[in-house]
Amino acid sequence: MSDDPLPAPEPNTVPARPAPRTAAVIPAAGRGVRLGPGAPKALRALGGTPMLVHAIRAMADSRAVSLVVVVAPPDGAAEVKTLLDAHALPERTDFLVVPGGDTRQESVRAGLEALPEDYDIVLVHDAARPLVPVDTVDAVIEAVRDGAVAVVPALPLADTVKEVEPAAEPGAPEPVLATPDRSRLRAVQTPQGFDRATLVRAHETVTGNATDDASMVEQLGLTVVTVPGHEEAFKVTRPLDMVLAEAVLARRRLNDGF
Ligand SMILES: Nc1ccn([C@@H]2O[C@H](COP(=O)(O)OP(=O)(O)OP(=O)(O)O)[C@@H](O)[C@H]2O)c(=O)n1
Ligand SMILES: C[C@](O)(CO)[C@H](O)COP(=O)(O)O
Repeated sequence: MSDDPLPAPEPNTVPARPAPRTAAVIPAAGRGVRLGPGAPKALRALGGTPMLVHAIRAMADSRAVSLVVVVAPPDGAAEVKTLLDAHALPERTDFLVVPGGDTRQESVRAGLEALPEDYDIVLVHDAARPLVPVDTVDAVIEAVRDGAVAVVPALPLADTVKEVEPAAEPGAPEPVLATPDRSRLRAVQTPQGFDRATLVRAHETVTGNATDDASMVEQLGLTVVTVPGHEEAFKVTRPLDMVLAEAVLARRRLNDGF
């Protein structure tokens, strides 16, 4: 018999699986026609910093997001790269800049095509929602990690909504057809979170101009779920939204003491 000590037993544990990697695609190629004349919307200043930089920081604030793909105006990728170099961004996050397309859908697709293989979860976040809080971003990611294939932040509506027969002339009276039950309606925001393979399939399969990515997943017959949205994740669309965004930013700076 050997006097050698018995080998130590193998620890009775299953090795932890690494968390799926998360990337954010930021479509920022829109002109911002409804905001009025000026630079492309994503490049306009909010509190002295381009709206796009706020949106990138909002994604990079989440510790789960390790890559941000910015989809720049078609002829503006070099300008956006220079812009990113000029602003402090978290070192633990990687950045890519790609040119966008004529529609939001085309721009998101361009961002998806640029994603490296090793990302399983994708957020799609409007550059036009620069002030989304990190807790909302994390709630979306967590819901995807928990198994949902598509997740949208959503808020109840403040207004009663009417379905109308659209008038031929802008501003002409429109007959009201119905009043949907408001308690079943939600206004949805971004970031919208996806199982990457599902979102890619939606973009490969669904035709027509969808106004958000989740509705493309719905068209595949899959279930999209909501998490609570946030008032400060509103979209900067019209001039008054800029006034609100400046006010929210000023309040944050006051609360942070600078
Ligand atoms: N061809 C397009 C159009 C829109 N977007 C992006 O999609 C987001 C949401 O779009 P929206 O708020 O409608 O922006 P714009 O298209 O710029 O606005 P508008 O319709 O007033 O021109 C924005 O971050 C916008 O930059 C994009 O990447 N590529
Ligand atoms: C994606 C979106 O922000 C969800 O509310 C919205 O649909 C974008 O609409 P837009 O007309 O392109 O601004």
